Amino acid sequence: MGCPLSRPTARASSLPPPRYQSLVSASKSPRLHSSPPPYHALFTAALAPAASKQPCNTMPYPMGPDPNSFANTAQVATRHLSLDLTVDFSRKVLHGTATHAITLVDPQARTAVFDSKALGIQGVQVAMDQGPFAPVEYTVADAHPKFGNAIEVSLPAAVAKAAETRVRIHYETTAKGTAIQFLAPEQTAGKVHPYLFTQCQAIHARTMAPCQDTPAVKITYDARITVPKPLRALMSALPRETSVTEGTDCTVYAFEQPTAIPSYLLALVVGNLQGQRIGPRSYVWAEPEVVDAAAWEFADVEKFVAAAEDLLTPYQWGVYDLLVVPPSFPFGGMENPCLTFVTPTLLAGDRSLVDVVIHEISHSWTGNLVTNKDWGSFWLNEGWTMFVERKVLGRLKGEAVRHFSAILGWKELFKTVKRMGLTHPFTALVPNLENEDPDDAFSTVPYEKGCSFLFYLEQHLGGAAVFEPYMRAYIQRFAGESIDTQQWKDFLYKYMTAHHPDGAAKAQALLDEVAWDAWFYNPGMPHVKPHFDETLLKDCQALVDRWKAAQTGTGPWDFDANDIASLTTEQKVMFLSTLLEWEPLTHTVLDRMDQLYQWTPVRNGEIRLRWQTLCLVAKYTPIFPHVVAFVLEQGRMKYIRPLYRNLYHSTPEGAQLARTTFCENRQIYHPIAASMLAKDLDLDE
Ligand SMILES: CC/C=C\C/C=C\C[C@@H](O)/C=C/C=C/C=C\[C@@H](O)CCCC(=O)O
Ligand SMILES: [Zn+2]
Repeated sequence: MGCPLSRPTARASSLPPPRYQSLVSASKSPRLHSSPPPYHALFTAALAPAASKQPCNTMPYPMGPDPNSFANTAQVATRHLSLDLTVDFSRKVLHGTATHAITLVDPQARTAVFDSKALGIQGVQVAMDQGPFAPVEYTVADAHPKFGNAIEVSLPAAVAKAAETRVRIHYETTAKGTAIQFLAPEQTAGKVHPYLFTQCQAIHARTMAPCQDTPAVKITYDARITVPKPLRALMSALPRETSVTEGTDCTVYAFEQPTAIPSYLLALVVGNLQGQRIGPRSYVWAEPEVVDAAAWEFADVEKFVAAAEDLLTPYQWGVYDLLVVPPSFPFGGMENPCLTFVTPTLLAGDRSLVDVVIHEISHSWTGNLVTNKDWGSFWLNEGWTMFVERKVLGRLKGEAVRHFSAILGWKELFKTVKRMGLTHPFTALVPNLENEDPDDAFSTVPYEKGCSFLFYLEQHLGGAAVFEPYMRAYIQRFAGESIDTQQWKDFLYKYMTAHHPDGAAKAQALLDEVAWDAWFYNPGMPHVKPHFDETLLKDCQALVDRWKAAQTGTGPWDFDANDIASLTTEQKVMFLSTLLEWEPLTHTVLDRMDQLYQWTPVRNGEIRLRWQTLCLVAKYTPIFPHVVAFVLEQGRMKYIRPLYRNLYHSTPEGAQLARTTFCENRQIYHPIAASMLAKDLDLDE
């Protein structure tokens, strides 16, 4: 039986692609009222979930220990997951089996509860030890709007005596799932083959496979992925043998992840992928049209991994590969182990945006080895990783650069808190996420308030000489585990009172001076600001002050194109970011500044985002077409959400343009991004 294969469309254009493709079909320049692009036809109405044949429970199902998961992890835990899936591009589904090797945390347990969402569950079997798989009773609870459907599997009494129990769930995904984005050929660089990639963080893995979708549980996994030729599959795992099923158009790719990971780090990509070696343990993977530019941009990856190892502990994931995903990828990067996914917006052509790669590499320790037990402690993943990223930056480029990056982070935190509201509960470092979708709570806060907290603690406890040995000990103590904020704090006390150079009493006193609950639970900006070295800020601030003086009439209009000639990309970003903290610029200032500094045609996403935002908050309508072009070229939420929001709130024309642009093109965005944008634009989901 032939493997379903999308029919290739016309050959790709011979022109070299722009650094990244417009998400809207190349044959249609994005106009405000264009008819939907041709590939809309490929995105038929969302497939109705497979008719549910299993009995349904009508009672709301209780959450497990993790407030965002039904998994009964206090009774049963998955230790290993085996996936055997076939990718069907014509139906846009994965189908096959997920087999969980479970252990009884509670010897009396007689049910295993898994998370699922928008999956068609076709049957459940159980095998004990080397015995055969046999059908068992199971119930799929009614769907919770945020957390999906609990699957409750009845376990035979014999499991209590079994050395190994495996639960096999036969299923298929549906178009209502949010982890998988299927791309039509027109949305890829090559425009010939279909493509799919997954994004499981925070709780989307349950729409890719039935699983215990909580970071409290860590699993090893193996997978067999059957894909249509000539496409290649890659996963967040080490590749194993590849085989071809005789008489079919399919290739079977096998993978193994021997290091235990939380479910959100499951990841799959299938497409016309080519690899190029960029380091002793690194390949970069991308479509052939992109791979050379990516190999150049990320050529320093080994330096970054080595610097992180020197700071912390040996890298233990085997390989560190990078995948450049098509431009609809909703994040800058995703730390999928062995295979970091990155947005093509990092391909700036001058290696100025590789800090995102340093961030994802840093996750190989903070987040992927030491993991937040639940999403309320997400700062343990992201605040720690921002801190490690900047430590690596400091070792590679000097302390002034580390502090400069932290100052920019503090400014971003300030803007986020101002936008969300000083008392908004999601501006707390450790928010209460009961009955909340973690995606809705996602912001800069866990990254930058968390990093600032660690910056402050390092200075308060005696500097790098005291703190860096602690960082190493922290990783060594908790590698392979999932912890919460209390466990993190307890270890800090235990370590410092045992190892602080000034002795236990002094360490205890210093730690007791910290206003822990204010840091953890107070909304708004931190009550304490760390000391930041402003050496690299001075030139940016001086130029900001000159423009402010010109606008307020207290200073001369003596500007020149060379004003920014000596600024680094990061300092240009800082200049624009600092202006965003002030009152809207006048159109006279914007006109003059753009005439001199030529911000509008800049391709660098970090500059483009801040320049276009400066114009939108000033209701400077000549920027509108450039904003539309940018939000249709890529789907990175860091960029498209603020731009759509600020366009929507700029003028009545801007509001109409924002909604029309989104509604006519929502299919080009990842399901997660489309859902967030609909809420941003007050469109009913
Ligand atoms: C308090 C929030 C608690 C949990 C949120 C957890 C995950 C939210 C979900 O939306 C996934 C986020 C994934 C982020 C991936 C990469 C980021 O580190 C970078 C984002 C910014 C960028 O595009 O650079
Ligand atoms: Zn991160």
